[in-house]
Amino acid sequence: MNQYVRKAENGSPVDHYERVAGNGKKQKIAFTKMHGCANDYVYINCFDQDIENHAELAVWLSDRHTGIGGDGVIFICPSEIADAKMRMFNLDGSEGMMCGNGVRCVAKFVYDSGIARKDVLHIETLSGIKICRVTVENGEVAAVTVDMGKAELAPEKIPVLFDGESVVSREIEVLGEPYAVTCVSMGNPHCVIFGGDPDFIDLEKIGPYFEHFEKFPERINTEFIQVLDDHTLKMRVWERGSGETMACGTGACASAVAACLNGFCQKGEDIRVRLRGGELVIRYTDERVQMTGNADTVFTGVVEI
Ligand SMILES: N[C@H](CCC[C@H](N)C(=O)O)C(=O)O
Repeated sequence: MNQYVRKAENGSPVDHYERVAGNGKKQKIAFTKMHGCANDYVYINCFDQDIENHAELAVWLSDRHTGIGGDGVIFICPSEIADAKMRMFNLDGSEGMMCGNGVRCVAKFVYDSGIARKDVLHIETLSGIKICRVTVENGEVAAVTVDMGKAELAPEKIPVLFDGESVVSREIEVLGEPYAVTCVSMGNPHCVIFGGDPDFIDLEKIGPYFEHFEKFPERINTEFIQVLDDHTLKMRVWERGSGETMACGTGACASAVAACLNGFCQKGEDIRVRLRGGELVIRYTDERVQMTGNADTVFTGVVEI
């Protein structure tokens, strides 16, 4: 597969592609394109394929013009402590600690492929083992409920550079505008902002400034939320390492937790999060978070790198 690199010339806002010499190795890799609420990734089975240079491959294959196209690449690997291990890479090549939409699709892949045909699957991630309960229709997984674990509120564990025991509705200034932020980790860092209809936010403009803001030492995923009622949130997201995505599972969980912390929703009750790519149902009970949503296979293929 010929490699291409994207370059903005002379500070131009428009990327141009340059073809660069391939690495010479010719390896055919089987992949499966899947999505959860249109948050789409290229999935690669590493039970039967040896992969190197995960980050470089993620950048290549995610490109929607010269690659397969996706918000990133997820490698499904053998695990000594679970049914499978998920390694998730954003489209910029950075490795994510956790991916909510991704872990549902990994559970589907593991079940449908026969790697582990169980109703309750354990998936190892960089933020611990996630327990996934699958819903099967016509012999294939249609939906998955994931125990996403504990929502972390301590600033130093998110991490964010704020004092105090938690960050709930604290003001920061971005591009000269004040924003009240609530910060939560679901194994990866999130900054949640409540306001009007997020459809009218210029996300391309302000998203990168939140992602790289000085108080977020490991960058951050940023969710913009409109509270529709005490059980329903509308969300857009600017993801760390991928930009705007159609959905973010960990972001939906963080937003539901933030809504409870701010008194907009109630713990222990289903909270429906409406994203551009679909809907997730979140429940925040006793510090733990549960997420339910779809997992879909779009196509399979072989790519030569
Ligand atoms: N961009 C995220 C990883 C992907 C999370 C998102 N796609 C999800 O479904 O949770 C990060 O770097 O922390």
